[in-house]
Amino acid sequence: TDMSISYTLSLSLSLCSDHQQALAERVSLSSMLAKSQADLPARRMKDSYIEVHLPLGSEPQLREKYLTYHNTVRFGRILEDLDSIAVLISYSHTHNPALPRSPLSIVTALVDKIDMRQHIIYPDCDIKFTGHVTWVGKTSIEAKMHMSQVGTYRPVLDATFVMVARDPENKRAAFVNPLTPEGPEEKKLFQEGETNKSRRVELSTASLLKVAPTDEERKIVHSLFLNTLDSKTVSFRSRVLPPTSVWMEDAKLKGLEICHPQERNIFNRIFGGFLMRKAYELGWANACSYGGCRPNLVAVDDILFQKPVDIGSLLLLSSQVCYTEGKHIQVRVHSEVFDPLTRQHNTTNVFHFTFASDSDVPNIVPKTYGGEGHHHFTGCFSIDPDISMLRLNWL
Ligand SMILES: CCCCCC(=O)SCCNC(=O)CCNC(=O)[C@H](O)C(C)(C)COP(=O)(O)OP(=O)(O)OC[C@H]1O[C@@H](n2cnc3c(N)ncnc32)[C@H](O)[C@@H]1OP(=O)(O)O
Repeated sequence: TDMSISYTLSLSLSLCSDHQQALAERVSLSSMLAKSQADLPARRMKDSYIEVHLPLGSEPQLREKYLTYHNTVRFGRILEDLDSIAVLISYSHTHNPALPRSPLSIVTALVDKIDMRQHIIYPDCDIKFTGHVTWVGKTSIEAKMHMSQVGTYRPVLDATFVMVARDPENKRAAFVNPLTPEGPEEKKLFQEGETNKSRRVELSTASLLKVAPTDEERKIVHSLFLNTLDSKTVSFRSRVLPPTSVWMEDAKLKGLEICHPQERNIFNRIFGGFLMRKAYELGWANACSYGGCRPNLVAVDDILFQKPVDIGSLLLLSSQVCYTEGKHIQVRVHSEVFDPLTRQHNTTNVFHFTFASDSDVPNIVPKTYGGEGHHHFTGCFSIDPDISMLRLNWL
């Protein structure tokens, strides 16, 4: 439609040659920020609607970047593209034609959900992404995206991201245009956005570190515990691994990334999409070694971007199988920046991926209440309502 704008995926946003100068120029944009949300004109959902075409089928030289060894598409690359598209959607929504450039810094705050409708992505077929803003708060934007493939454009996945607008220096929150839904379908989407907002607030306060587990969660944990008690000694310390099970501590995989300038965004921070790709690949490798076969991704939930990652950081990634059920493996990847000079650790992201193996996988069993004792891995066991309950309902 004429409302849709097609962009190519090589984002000009990331092609700033002199970053220091670009950052200095950005500061001067502060005076263009709106003083209140009411000062900004309301937008319709179709104002931010975009379509992006990824010609994997028709341009073989592009394919290499997306190809796995097993002739499927690298999902980590798709995560990067979704992140870029969510940014584009947010800039389309907030676009002010009277200004030479946007004073807003848009950052990814949360990947709420990615549902896979098809498990294999073909590297020799073109991909189409569509998406638009579905809800806005005062400074946050919910964007939904859909990806489809092949001549008939079969649906591949649906994704929901939350983006947050900040001032040009990425220091304070900044207002975004209001959204006016039109017609029953848009009103429904907007209403769902409202519900999502309350759920997100609830979830963010429901961490195990703050709230006790529910009755149902307690029962699961207790039965896991009873199953591992040594009947001869009946001691807390002496524990026996049940048949076809693996201790949590034996289902980890770790990695390190040095955050080079190549991966920075226009605000001189590491791209959310890059972080997601790295975390996804580590999580996949862990699920692969746990299940003993190449697993398919089933869902991505609650990727929280708590803190930006600076260029030059050492990024420590730890992945842990935290829940299993039948063929399904749930992996949590925790990332933190480590400053080798001050020896300080800071959590930047938490990722949740659910994979399906070819056949049933061993049960994952925690030895301790916290999952296991590593101090950078607090609350990794799946009694965290963010993780196991969601999955229990879902599977
Ligand atoms: C080209 C550039 C590409 C850039 C894209 C990227 O890759 S960005 C790189 C990856 N992402 C990052 O580095 C972001 C790291 N995280 C952060 O910097 C911060 O956590 C944050 C700015 C997102 C949020 O910080 P704060 O929570 O302190 O901000 P504040 O309290 O002012 O809230 C601002 C708005 O965000 C919403 N918000 C904050 N966290 C949220 C969450 N988990 N889920 C939903 N919404 C959330 C709030 O409701 C509020 O919206 P309302 O005001 O509507 O109520």
